[in-house]
Amino acid sequence: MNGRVFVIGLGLIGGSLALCIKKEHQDAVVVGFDINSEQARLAKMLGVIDEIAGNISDGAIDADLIIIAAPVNETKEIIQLLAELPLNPKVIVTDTGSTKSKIVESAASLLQKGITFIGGHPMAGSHKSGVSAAKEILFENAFYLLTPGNLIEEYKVELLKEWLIGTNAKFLTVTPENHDYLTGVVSHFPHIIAASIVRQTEKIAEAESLIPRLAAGGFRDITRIASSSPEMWKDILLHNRDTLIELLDQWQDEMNGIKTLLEKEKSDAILDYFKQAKKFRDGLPQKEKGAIPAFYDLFVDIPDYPGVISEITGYLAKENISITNIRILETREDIIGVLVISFQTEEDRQKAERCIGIYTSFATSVGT
Ligand SMILES: NC(=O)C1=CN([C@@H]2O[C@H](COP(=O)(O)OP(=O)(O)OC[C@H]3O[C@@H](n4cnc5c(N)ncnc54)[C@H](O)[C@@H]3O)[C@@H](O)[C@H]2O)C=CC1
Ligand SMILES: O=C(O)C(=O)Cc1ccc(O)cc1
Repeated sequence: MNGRVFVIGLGLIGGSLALCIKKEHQDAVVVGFDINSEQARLAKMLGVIDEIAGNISDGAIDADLIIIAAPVNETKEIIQLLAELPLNPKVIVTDTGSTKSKIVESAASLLQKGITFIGGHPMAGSHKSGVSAAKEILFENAFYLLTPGNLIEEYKVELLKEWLIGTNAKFLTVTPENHDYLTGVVSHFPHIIAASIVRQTEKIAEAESLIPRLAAGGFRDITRIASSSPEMWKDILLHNRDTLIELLDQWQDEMNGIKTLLEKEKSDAILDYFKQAKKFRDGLPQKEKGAIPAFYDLFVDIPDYPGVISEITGYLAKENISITNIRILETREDIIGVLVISFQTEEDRQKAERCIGIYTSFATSVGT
């Protein structure tokens, strides 16, 4: 497709979408604006955008597609600003905010002027921010939720999907309210829990200096998202306040339930509790990316001898397979350790599995 695409907010998400659009629609011109001029300059320098707009008005007026990829509160303000501008009547305006009800509500001002607004939320990301973390592969296989509303003609939604086809995401249409409930459950609420575990541990660590050194493995897995942008998450929580209060009440019941089982030493019930959790967790679709992005992990059983890790990474480098992360799950003397290697794509993971199979006798498996 050709035309002018205007991306407002050139961070992780805006930058990644700009890359997807540039890759797929080489005749299109991608213009960007960020309130932080350094981010905009960096985006241009990295080839994420073709041009920098001096301000929102300059970039918006002749755009065919406007993507607002700013924090959720700013998104509402930008929508109000756009509603005051003489936009191209055929333009499609979309956003990437993690919440939808309040944003879609504020877009009534655009709809009243006959401008198409389709709420959007690519359900993949990272705890990192900024354009330097942007990558065109970010949304591969992820769900991309759209909230077009009844007044939007179907062909406009198709047009938007066509613009966004380079994301390789799976589009789903939901209502803004349903969106906020679903993402509240699988994304926003887990952030509160991750942060609360970290905060509780921090308090205990004041008296127990070994804690930070011991907090590895499972602790790091379950709390990774607590390293996300505090400003961004503060606004997401406030936008989705009602859902999250409801979920917090449910969680408290859940915690009280397990507390009672412990107090009463209900061994069978505790076993059932974990069995049920494992069954549901193990049954979750593995190849689909959800709110928590799947890193494509390969588990390699390794003997504990010096140089074994560099040996494996050496084979992968020899075959030109890029890795995004590497860590050891467990190593104790004489016991086989497990090396977890993360890849950006399923294809890389499969190549790595073959490569390790050829060069070594180490057993590999695909994690969940
Ligand atoms: N980080 C993630 O994993 C995901 C984030 N989202 C949503 O996407 C949106 C963007 O998030 P990120 O890219 O992660 O944040 P980011 O912090 O990496 O980028 C946001 C950018 O917006 C700019 N900005 C702020 N106010 C602005 C304004 N008034 N005008 C122009 N630019 C402005 C900031 O300077 C920053 O460069 C947020 O609404 C977030 O909820 C959606 C999916 C995943
Ligand atoms: O870092 C992670 O795993 C995330 O949870 C990424 C994320 C952040 C915000 C969203 O609205 C969707 C996905």
